[in-house]
Amino acid sequence: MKVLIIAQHSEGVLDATTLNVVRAALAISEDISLLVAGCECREVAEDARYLEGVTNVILADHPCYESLSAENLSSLVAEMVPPYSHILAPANTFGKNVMPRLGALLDVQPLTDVLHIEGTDVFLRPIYAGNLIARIQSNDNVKAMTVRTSAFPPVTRRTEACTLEVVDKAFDLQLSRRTKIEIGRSDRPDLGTARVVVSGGRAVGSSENFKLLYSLADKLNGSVGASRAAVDAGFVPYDLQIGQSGRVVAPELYIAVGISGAIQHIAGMKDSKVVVAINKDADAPIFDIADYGLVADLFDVLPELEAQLC
Ligand SMILES: Cc1cc2nc3c(=O)[nH]c(=O)nc-3n(C[C@H](O)[C@H](O)[C@H](O)COP(=O)(O)OP(=O)(O)OC[C@H]3O[C@@H](n4cnc5c(N)ncnc54)[C@H](O)[C@@H]3O)c2cc1C
Repeated sequence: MKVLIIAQHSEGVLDATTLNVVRAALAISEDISLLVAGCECREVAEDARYLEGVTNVILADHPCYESLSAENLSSLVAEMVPPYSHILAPANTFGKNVMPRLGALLDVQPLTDVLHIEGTDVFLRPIYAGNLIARIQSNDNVKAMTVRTSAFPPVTRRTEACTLEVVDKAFDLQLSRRTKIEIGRSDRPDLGTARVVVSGGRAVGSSENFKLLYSLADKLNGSVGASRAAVDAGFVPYDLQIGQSGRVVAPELYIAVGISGAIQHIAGMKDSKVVVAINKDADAPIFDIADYGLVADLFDVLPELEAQLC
């Protein structure tokens, strides 16, 4: 078995999710290559050589990979198979963009959002918005997979570097073009890796009121998330959305504030270690999965809670 991981990176930095994907790959094989495609991205490749478990880094440095265009990238990866038996990427917008295209090019069924690897061809993945976990066996020669990064702990870095291979292949399909990039910047921990997430729903009512959540999150050294209703209402940007069509998080503490607990929201946070729900409706479904529930008005509770924290 040979695994190829497609690395995500931006602004010269390897995305933290890559470390989780390597952990997933280690459950398949000890022969792990990591592809760093991009433009002027040698530094990223050099850094990746120190990741535990990675046996070879492949650098594809060409202007056509500057935006990590899914069309160009999937064409490159399709060319590189064989010898790889498994191609892995994170189950985020990056992986979800590349992997279906790769599946089509290789004529294989992509395996999405894999959360457990039972064997080289048997995997667990959620279906029906996470209400059921399916055990699936793949008979394809090449498994094109996205993995749920919160289900696999990150690998560490080591002192010795693995080999670096350079490939000189350019796929400039020009099917799409990136016209603008907006990167959300925050001093708070990344939502995907934060130990504490304070998440707000429709009931928070406005961007202004979301400051209550930011303030609480800062006291807890946490990050802020939101339900889709809060995002759709424009209270916070989409990159904070948690759930089936947003981010999947598994922090140690998840505080759901004014969130009803629709299954699509639960799908994105139910692996949190401890869930606290604040909702003024005692029958809200969020209380079914909460470890601690507070039936109260969020506008009374949040200032009080913050005042109790030094
Ligand atoms: C295909 C699909 C994908 C979806 N993907 C997602 C997703 O990724 N993430 C997601 O979140 N949703 C998603 N949804 C939407 C989801 O079904 C719900 O509509 C959404 O989660 C509801 O958000 P909410 O809990 O903030 O709002 P509501 O359901 O309106 O709940 C608001 C809650 O706040 C409580 N409340 C009101 N006032 C107060 C107060 N003052 N203090 C305390 N509590 C109060 C109410 O009792 C209520 O329980 C998706 C839906 C579909 C169909």
